[in-house]
Amino acid sequence: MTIRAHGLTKRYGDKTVVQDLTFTVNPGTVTGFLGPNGAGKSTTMRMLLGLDTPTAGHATVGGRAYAAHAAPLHEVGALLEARSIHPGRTAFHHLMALAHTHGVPRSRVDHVLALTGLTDVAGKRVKGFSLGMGQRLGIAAALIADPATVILDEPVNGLDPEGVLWVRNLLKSLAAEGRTVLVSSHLMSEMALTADHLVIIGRGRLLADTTVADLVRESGAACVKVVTPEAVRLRELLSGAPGVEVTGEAPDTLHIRGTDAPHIGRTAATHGIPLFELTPQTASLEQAFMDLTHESVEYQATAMTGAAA
Ligand SMILES: Nc1ncnc2c1ncn2[C@@H]1O[C@H](COP(=O)(O)OP(=O)(O)OP(=O)(O)O)[C@@H](O)[C@H]1O
Repeated sequence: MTIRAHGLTKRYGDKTVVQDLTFTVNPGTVTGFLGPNGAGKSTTMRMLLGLDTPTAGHATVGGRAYAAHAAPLHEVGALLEARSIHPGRTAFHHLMALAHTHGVPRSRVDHVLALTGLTDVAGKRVKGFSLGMGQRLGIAAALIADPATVILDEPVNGLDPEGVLWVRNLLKSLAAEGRTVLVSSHLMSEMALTADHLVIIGRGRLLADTTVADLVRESGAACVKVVTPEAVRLRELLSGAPGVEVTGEAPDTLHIRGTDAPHIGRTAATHGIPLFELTPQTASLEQAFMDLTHESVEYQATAMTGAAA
């Protein structure tokens, strides 16, 4: 199901926290909803889910407002930042209660417990859960009714590296199954690895609606690091093509712009050149994100220094 935001606006008193946001989230891909802290991501997600009323504009999921769906949990599964899980309940009972109220068979409870790696702690009370376990339980709850659309607010918060990798792969597989996946984050580096499509906001305004590939291209970040014992030969083979720029920092290390890792890998394979490393660089993607959002960061260290001076 496609998510559409049309001119979404939210004001609290005289403060506009979301301003005239229009964007579309399509099925089959992971869409990253990016912005610095306080940019308005959670507020926007709450409006998509009908939990906050927009001051202006509206949002639809599959062509209808969220509230108009007959069985919302089957259509949209969500993880929001402020979870309210009864602390005395076990993970299993929390999910069973959700399943009961929404006509979901018990087999789904076992399935999502296994999917989120919580089977072994299913009988433990939620109050003893770590932040990461709580996030996993929130994700299990979002997926309980096998929804076509998944909306997750900062799902990797509190997760260890293994958990972050797990969420990344889970989101990709949900999208590969044809679901619509919208995931918020303030980390460009994480979204570059997880999302295809990016909706970037700052201070409630849309700053970019793009793909990771386009952002990489536009930011000049499309640099691939290659380590090979045959750097001279590979440089000769690649640098003939128009737009390709090859620089080297060490005898066996090349930095290549203007083409991508698959092309470099194939060229090397065709000519029997061994590669010890083939790494797309995303450091300048982070810089592109900071440049884009710089004006709209709510609490800037420099501003605070200025105030103190
Ligand atoms: N109920 C409310 N009343 C007043 N202001 C609010 C309310 N809810 C959110 N805000 C303000 O709206 C702005 C956007 O908040 P929001 O939580 O949507 O941002 P976010 O992008 O999700 O940030 P974070 O990454 O820090 O969670 C913030 O300045 C916040 O203080």
